[in-house]
Amino acid sequence: MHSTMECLTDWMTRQRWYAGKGRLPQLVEVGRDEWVCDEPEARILVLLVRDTANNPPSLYHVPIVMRSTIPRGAGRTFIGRDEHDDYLFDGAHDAAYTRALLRRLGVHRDNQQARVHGGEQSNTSIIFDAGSEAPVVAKIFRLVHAGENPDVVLQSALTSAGNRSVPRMLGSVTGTWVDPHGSDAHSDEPSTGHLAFAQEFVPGVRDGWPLALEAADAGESFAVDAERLGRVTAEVHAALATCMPSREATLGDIVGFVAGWHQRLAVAMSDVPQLRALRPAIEAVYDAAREAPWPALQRIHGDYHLGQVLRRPSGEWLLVDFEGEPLRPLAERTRVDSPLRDVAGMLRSFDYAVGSLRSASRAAAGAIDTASLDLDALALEAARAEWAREARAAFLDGYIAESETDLRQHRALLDAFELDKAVYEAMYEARNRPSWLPIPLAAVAYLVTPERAAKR
Ligand SMILES: Nc1ncnc2c1ncn2[C@@H]1O[C@H](COP(=O)(O)OP(=O)(O)O)[C@@H](O)[C@H]1O
Ligand SMILES: O=P(O)(O)O[C@H]1O[C@H](CO)[C@@H](O[C@H]2O[C@H](CO)[C@@H](O)[C@H](O)[C@H]2O)[C@H](O)[C@H]1O
Repeated sequence: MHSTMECLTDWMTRQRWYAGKGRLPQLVEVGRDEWVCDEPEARILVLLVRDTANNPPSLYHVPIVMRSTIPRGAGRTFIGRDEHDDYLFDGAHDAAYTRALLRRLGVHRDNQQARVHGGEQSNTSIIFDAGSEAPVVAKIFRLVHAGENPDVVLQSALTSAGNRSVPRMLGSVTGTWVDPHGSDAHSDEPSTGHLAFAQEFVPGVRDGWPLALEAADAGESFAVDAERLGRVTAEVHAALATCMPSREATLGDIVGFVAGWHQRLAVAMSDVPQLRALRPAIEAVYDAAREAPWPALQRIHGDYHLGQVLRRPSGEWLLVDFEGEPLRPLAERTRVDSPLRDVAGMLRSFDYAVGSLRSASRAAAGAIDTASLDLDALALEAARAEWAREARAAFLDGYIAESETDLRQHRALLDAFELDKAVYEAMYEARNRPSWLPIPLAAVAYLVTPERAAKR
């Protein structure tokens, strides 16, 4: 017999969304809300749990259903049995919780069956798409923070503004907790933050990342898709600049951005020692950007890449997941920022698509570097590099055409944002997918070459 926290400890380490990979969590309950349940023999508990083993401590959102018996077929979602003899189940997979979630979200759907989205996700999305009514997806944030979650705030603002390039926002749920030791809290006053939201589920869409990979692998041009993506990116930026705060960049802002890049590089160098040798060259690109003209600041997507865009069967693109980079503090992700950060993120993503294919082909051929490749393999790599160059140029063309801002005038600044993104990616890969580290490292090395500087 175990306490609820003991039951969660082992189970959490096996969840895709658990951020402290390789470590055992030290859990403390800081928030508990019992939701009305429409099954008399079940109880729904929405728990907020601080993992003090992480530095800074992470705050997890864990909805559970407690039952006195194990329903048929529920074994897979079983968490444990507590000291009161109750069986605990993962709420995301339990209909008692998912129905209650829809009610809390203010979404009325009859006879909707819920299924958990199967993809690699840092949160948990539940799709309600049975029945005759319009399908809905509810996203449960797993790591929660005090304050506004940009995923909810930005998509709500765009929906209210009538924008059709994000799925329509339907509602959100917040939670409250008291955690004097949490990094967000400055006192023992209660904190509030978003726990979940619901939006229109768009059937038949495909993720941009596998689409781009398939095209690059088959040697098919992605220029038409990339150009449309550039246009829709500019259109969403224009909408955000209108419905959310936006202002000219001051000297103080510019100094702050450049200092932020330097700081991120310093942190990244401890995860990725290979960056140390490139430090002076990277810093020279950052410092040059201080002298460049800066476009206005505004709210942006914040972690823009091919995995965050969905293509409708009609070919139109939709943008999702406005949470910003998970490794950045929430306070930074909720400020006005440069739209060039998003542009740079997507440019990096085209390079990533060919980088991941290159890694896979080299691994299959047992090749460690260019010198060990045969002529066919070299030709294939050259063709893929050209695929990425064309997609990047088409994306910029689309953005420029829609925004009427000549991004090529901002080349030096765009390179600095791209370099900062590649440094972030190096840190992300070192922590999460070390075999992919060469992809961003190759980009860092290229972005500081004299050949690249000559193009600015
Ligand atoms: N409104 C939607 N309609 C259809 N599919 C969606 C929708 N929202 C998300 N998805 C699918 O779920 C995936 C994960 O969503 P995302 O918001 O990126 O979650 P996470 O923050 O966990 O990465 C997307 O890549 C997409 O495949
Ligand atoms: O999707 P998240 O918001 O969790 O973003 C994080 O993970 C991404 C990987 O899933 C990572 O993106 C990097 O890899 C992508 C391919 O898997 C590639 O399309 C992106 O261009 C590249 O940055 C992202 O950086 C990270 O924040």
